[in-house]
Amino acid sequence: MSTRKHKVLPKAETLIEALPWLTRHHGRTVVIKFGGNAMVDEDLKAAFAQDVVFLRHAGLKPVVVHGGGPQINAHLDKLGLVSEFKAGLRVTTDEAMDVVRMVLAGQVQRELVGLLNRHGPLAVGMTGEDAHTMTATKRYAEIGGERVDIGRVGEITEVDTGAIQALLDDGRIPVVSSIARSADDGNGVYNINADLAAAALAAALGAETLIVLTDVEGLYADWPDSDEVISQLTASELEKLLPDLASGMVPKMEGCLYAVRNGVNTARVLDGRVQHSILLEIFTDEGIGTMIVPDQGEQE
Ligand SMILES: Nc1ncnc2c1ncn2[C@@H]1O[C@H](COP(=O)(O)OP(=O)(O)O)[C@@H](O)[C@H]1O
Ligand SMILES: CC(=O)N[C@@H](CCC(=O)OP(=O)(O)O)C(=O)O
Repeated sequence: MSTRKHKVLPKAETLIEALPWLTRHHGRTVVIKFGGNAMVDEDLKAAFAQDVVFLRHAGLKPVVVHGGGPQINAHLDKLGLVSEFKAGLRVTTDEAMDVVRMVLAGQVQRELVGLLNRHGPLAVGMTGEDAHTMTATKRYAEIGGERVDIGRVGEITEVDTGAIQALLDDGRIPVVSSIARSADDGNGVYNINADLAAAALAAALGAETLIVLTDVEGLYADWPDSDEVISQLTASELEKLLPDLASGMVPKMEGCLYAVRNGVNTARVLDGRVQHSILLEIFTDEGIGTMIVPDQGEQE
């Protein structure tokens, strides 16, 4: 006698738990922002690549937008150039712009493409300059009600999703560096914060979800005094919090707000230090990190 067929094996249970989520997300586009701070550990990078390839094979259409702040800082430092940020955005001189472009497109993006392509001929790297994917005009930082010049930092004014869509239709995984062509400065290029680039792409692609991986558990309610994570916020609630946010969270939350106000169903900030957090978030009921949802009435 055997009772084996009546047992549900824990691994099978986990797979079956994913079934409704697989059905729900099939064919949907998900934009994933991989932050520079979550990118400094080799095991985390390899696990990230596995997750993205998993999503692709599960029938989703992942698009990766990557940052590289710490990597740019390290290179500027080697050259004896200082890194300065205002309202979470790098003050970008012409000299720094060359370094930003070289590090993002030539180093960080290449490495991610290589890690993804260990699993097959899937990833194709590009920057927002390619095929007019992202066009920008000069952006100023708003500090205490004043407009501050922060150099070659851009504000995205137009997104052409043609090249990314063609890659997705061909089963590829686009890996996009956050640099835009300039609309107001001849052949110039602009440095775009990667959170904002990911949000603009997610909105233009009509993505189901924007996932922002970073080096904290989510948005803390009272940072840096407490580490209580806000699990869910509506767009209006987030809008009220925005003026009080600090450093890297400013563009991140500005991006999440833009995404959910422009047709993306949810934006999630997840801890990129936890291996496979993307899979947990997409394929289980486990709520981790911070989720931003549209206001009622704005939802699909
Ligand atoms: N309210 C907050 N909740 C969480 N982190 C915050 C908050 N305010 C500021 N931060 C800072 O923002 C950082 C994340 O932004 P950033 O360093 O730009 O990350 P990334 O490289 O992932 O884009 C955190 O490590 C933390 O130091
Ligand atoms: C204008 C601006 O601040 N651009 C960012 C682009 C990279 C980025 O956003 O990287 P993280 O996601 O790792 O922070 C920078 O120069 O650092």
